Amino acid sequence: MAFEIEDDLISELRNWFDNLDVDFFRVGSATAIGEQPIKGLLDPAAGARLSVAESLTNLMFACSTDLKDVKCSGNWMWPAKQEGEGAALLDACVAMCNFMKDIGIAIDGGKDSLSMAARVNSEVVKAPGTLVISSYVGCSDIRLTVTPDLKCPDGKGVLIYLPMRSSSTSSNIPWRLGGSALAQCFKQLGNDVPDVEPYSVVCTFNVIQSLIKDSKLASGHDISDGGLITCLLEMAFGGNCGLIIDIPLNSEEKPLNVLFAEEVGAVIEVKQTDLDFVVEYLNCEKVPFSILGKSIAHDLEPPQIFISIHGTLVLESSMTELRDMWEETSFVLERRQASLQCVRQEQTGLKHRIAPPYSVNFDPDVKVNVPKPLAEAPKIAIIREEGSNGDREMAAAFSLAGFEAWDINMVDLMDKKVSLSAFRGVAFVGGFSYADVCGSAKGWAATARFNSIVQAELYAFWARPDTFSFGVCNGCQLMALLGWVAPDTTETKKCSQGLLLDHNTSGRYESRFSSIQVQSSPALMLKGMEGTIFGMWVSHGEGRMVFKRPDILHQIETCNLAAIKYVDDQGIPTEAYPLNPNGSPSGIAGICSPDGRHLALMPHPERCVWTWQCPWVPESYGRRGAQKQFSPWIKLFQNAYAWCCQ
Ligand SMILES: NC(=O)CC[C@H](N)C(=O)O
Repeated sequence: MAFEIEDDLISELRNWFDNLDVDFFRVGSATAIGEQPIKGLLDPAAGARLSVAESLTNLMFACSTDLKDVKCSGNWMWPAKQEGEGAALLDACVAMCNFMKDIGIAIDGGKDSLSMAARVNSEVVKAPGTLVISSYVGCSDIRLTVTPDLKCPDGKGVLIYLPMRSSSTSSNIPWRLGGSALAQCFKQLGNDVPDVEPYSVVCTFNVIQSLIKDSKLASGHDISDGGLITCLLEMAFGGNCGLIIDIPLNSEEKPLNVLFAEEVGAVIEVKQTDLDFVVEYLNCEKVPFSILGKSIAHDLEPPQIFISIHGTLVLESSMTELRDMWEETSFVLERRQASLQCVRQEQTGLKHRIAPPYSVNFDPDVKVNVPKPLAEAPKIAIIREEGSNGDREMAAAFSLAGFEAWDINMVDLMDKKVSLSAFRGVAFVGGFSYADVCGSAKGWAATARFNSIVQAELYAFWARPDTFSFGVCNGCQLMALLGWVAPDTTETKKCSQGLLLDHNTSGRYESRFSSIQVQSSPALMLKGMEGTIFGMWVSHGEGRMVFKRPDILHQIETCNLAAIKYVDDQGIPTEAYPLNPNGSPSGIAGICSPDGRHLALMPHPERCVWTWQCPWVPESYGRRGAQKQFSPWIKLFQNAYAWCCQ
C-alpha cells in the first residue's frame, strides 16, 4: 500500500514537473549583502537604511523575478548593553522596518549578538553596532546577470551615472563624506552622513531590471564604499579598460566630495547604439541620470584614465598604475599567505595582462557525431570516497552526454555490491578524500591498492580494452598514485607510480578560472579539440606535477601525453604564477595514457560544461542573446560517449 502511494506521488510529481513552463537550466537565485556600520556610528537610522539599500543595489544587477519577491536576513551585532547603545539599536531597527515597509520587502530571519563589547584592562571596547542585510531573490534567467567589469562594446561604451535620488538634477546631490572610506583614511568619522529614500531605490531597481531584460546593459556597478571614483575605477580595473569621464556638475562642488562621497547610486555602461533608447527610457521613468563619458577598450597602449569635473581634469593616470595602488592592500595580505616569489610574479604580471586568448574551433552546441547509437546507454561509474565532492557535477556532465551515471562508493566495491564489469567508464571525482591526511588521495590510493577485492576489481577494469577512465583533481592525484597515468615503465610491475602531485609552489590552495589549452594527444576524450583554449576551474592545494625521474617527463612530452596545459595571455604554455597555478613543469595540467583511454586532469571541466558556469567568457562567445549554451568542455563527455558507441 505504502508503495502504491509513493508511486502515485512520484508519477504525480513527474507530471507536474514535466508540465511546468520553466527552463530549469536558466532559473536560479541571487543573493547579496549590505552593511554600513561606520555610517551607523554617526546616524544609526541612516546606517540601517543604507545597509538595506546596499544589499539591494548589489542584488539588482541579477535578473530577479520581482522586487516584491526579495527576502532578507537581518543579522545584528551590537554592544546593546552599553550606555546609549540600546537606543541606537532601537533607532536602527525602527528605521530598517519602515524603510523595508516602504520598499515592500521584509526580513524573514536572522540572528543577533547583542553583547559586542569587551573589557580590556579598565577600558570597555565596543564593536560598532552593525546590521548585515543578506537579501535573496529568485532569478528568472541567470545568464542575464550584469557584471561590473567594463565591456567596451564595439571598442567603447557610454557610462551613465544614476544618483538614486528623487530630485531630477544631480547638482542637488549633497555629496556627504561622513563615515566614508576617505574620512577613514584621514582617521576621521566626519559629521554629515549620506542617506537614501525608499522611492528612489524602488525606481532604480525596477529600471535596472527592465534594462537587464532588454539586454541593454553592458556592465553595471553600485556606488558604495569608496564613492563614485572607486566605482568607476573598479569597473575599469575589472574590464582592463581606460576611461574618459567628465562629471557634469557646477564648479562650486568640491572635487573630493564628488569623487569620494558614498551617496547611494549606480553606474551603468551601455552600447553607443543603445544610448538613445536608454536615455528615453530613463526620462520616461523620471529616473535622474547624467552621462559621464566613455569606457575605452584596451589597445596596444596601456589604457589611460581621465577624470574631469565640469571640464576640469582632476585625475590623469594609466589604469595599471592606479590598479597597482588599489591592489596593493591585497598583495600585502597575499605576502603573508603565499610564497613571496609567486606574489611578486603575480604583482608584476598584472600590468601586462590582456584578455585571455580563448579559441574554440568547433561549435560546442552541436553534439559530437555518434557512429551508431547504442540500444542501451553506456554505464559510467562515478567513484567517490570518504571526503569526495564534485560527484554530482561529474554525473551531470556524463548524463548530459548520454551516459547512465552510477553513484559508486569505494565501500560498494569493497563489499562487492557492484562490479565494474558492466561499466564502460569510471570517473574518479575531486575532493578531499580522507581530509588530505598524509597528502592528497594517499588514503584513497591505499584503499584501492591494499584492499585485495578493490584492487582486483580496478585492475580488471583497467586491463579491459573497451573501458576508459577519467580522473579530476583528487581523482587525478589518485590516478597518478595508482600509475594509471605516467607510470614508471622501467619497473617490472605494471602501473608503478612515476608521478606525484605535490604542493603548489605558491604554498597555498589555489582556486581560479585558468586558461587551458588542449594539446595534441591520443586522449579519446579530447578528440578533435586540439588547440582549444578556454577557462577551466582550478581548485587544489597539491597540483604540481613531480616526476620520479626526468626521463618520465621527457617521455610524456615526446609521446604527446601532456593532454592539456596552462597557458598565458599569448596562448603559450606557462610556468608563471598565477596563470600556472601550481608550478607544474611546461604548464602541464593533465596527462593521458599512450592508448588514450585514461585521462587525469587537475582542473575541473565537469564544473564548467555550461556557459553560465563560467565566471567569464569573451563577449564574442556571448553570455546572452545568441549565446552558446555550452562551453567547449562538454565535448570531453560527448567524445567519451561517441567512443563507447564505436
Ligand atoms: N578539488 C580537489 O579535488 C582538491 C584535491 C586535493 N584535496 C587538493 O587540495 O589538492
